[in-house]
Amino acid sequence: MSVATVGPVRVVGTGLLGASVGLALAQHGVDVQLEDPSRTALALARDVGAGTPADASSPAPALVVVAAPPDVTADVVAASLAAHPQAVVTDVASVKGYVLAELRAAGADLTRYVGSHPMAGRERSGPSAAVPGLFVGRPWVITDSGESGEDAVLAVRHLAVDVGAVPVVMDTDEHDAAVAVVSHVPQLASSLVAARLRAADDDALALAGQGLRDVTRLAASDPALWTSILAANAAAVRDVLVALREDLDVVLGALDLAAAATGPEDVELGALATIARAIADGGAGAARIPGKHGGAHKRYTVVTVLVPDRPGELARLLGDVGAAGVNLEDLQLEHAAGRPVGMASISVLPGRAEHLETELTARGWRLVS
Ligand SMILES: NC(=O)C1=CN([C@@H]2O[C@H](COP(=O)(O)OP(=O)(O)OC[C@H]3O[C@@H](n4cnc5c(N)ncnc54)[C@H](O)[C@@H]3O)[C@@H](O)[C@H]2O)C=CC1
Ligand SMILES: O=C(O)C(=O)Cc1ccc(O)cc1
Repeated sequence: MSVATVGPVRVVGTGLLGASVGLALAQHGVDVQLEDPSRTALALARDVGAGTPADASSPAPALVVVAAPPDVTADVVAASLAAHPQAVVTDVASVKGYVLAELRAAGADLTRYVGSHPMAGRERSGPSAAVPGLFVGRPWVITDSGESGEDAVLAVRHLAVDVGAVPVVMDTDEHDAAVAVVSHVPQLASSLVAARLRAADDDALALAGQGLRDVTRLAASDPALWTSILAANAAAVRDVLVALREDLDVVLGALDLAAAATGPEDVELGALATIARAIADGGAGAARIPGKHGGAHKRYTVVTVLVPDRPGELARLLGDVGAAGVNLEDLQLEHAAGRPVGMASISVLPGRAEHLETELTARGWRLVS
């Protein structure tokens, strides 16, 4: 594939995001220069194939991508604008208003600067977690300050498309409010729920299943990075948290009434409906999350199969799904605690589930209904 991005591209901050950008561009033959104050992060990024460490003899970059923590981003962008007077400079920080306000206050040349934010990441940090496909199919928000030059916006749009992302133009404040609700509060909620587990008994933890893993996946994120993100987007995050606190208070009130009753018929009128509404409202919110490829969220039917814990069994199962002519939309694996068996939950289009169940049963698989 030929790319529109004109190199050299200088990546400043060669952690997860920076090294992933470098890897994706280097794969297309773009000349990628690397820069990071951590010599280890720099050498690791080079080792994974993200580009070549920059030095005094490096040619002037046409585009600089700043992928440093949010609290230093504005300083690094300002320094890059000054060091590379011909280059367009973008950053990938998770918060945009804070960075723009600092650059304005510093009197930076905003015509060559375009803020951006790829909505793709992982709960791991550093160049060793980098992958070239990180951005494929993901939105890449471009926040034009109103002062960015047309060519500068186009260069960042090309970057987004060349690494496989989908450019989305947004106003800075609109972006910060959006990520507060879809990314920053979910991170906090995941961390807070997971923190409750510190005091749980081992016996209680042994009962944990996929639901808990789903809710706590983000809890493994880097505390330093997230402190920097949350502090930089404090006002927008706070607005969502206050609404969440009100929801928690409503549920707590209803649970207090349920706890005081001797049975369901005795619970004060409306309290059970309040609890049911909390769950239903969650379902309605989750149903609004677009599907993997940006379309409306599809509802799949899940067929759950017991898989013996032996080499090759999962491959055999997937082969049988294919032989049944059914497309696998998603797959989740769970280990039954203390038993030599796993459970594979196979998501398929609703119209295909019955056929798959018949075919798998005929091939000797045990289904969990
Ligand atoms: N982790 C994620 O999932 C996502 C992160 N982002 C944003 O990307 C940026 C980078 O995050 P990650 O790559 O995850 O972090 P990371 O911790 O993997 O990498 C950050 C890198 O920046 C370097 N750095 C620190 N101070 C610097 C400075 N003054 N100048 C240049 N480099 C400096 C560090 O040495 C490190 O190598 C952050 O602004 C973050 O908000 C955006 C989307 C997703
Ligand atoms: O892992 C996930 O689901 C994420 O949402 C990752 C992520 C983390 C931080 C960002 O600014 C953008 C995306």
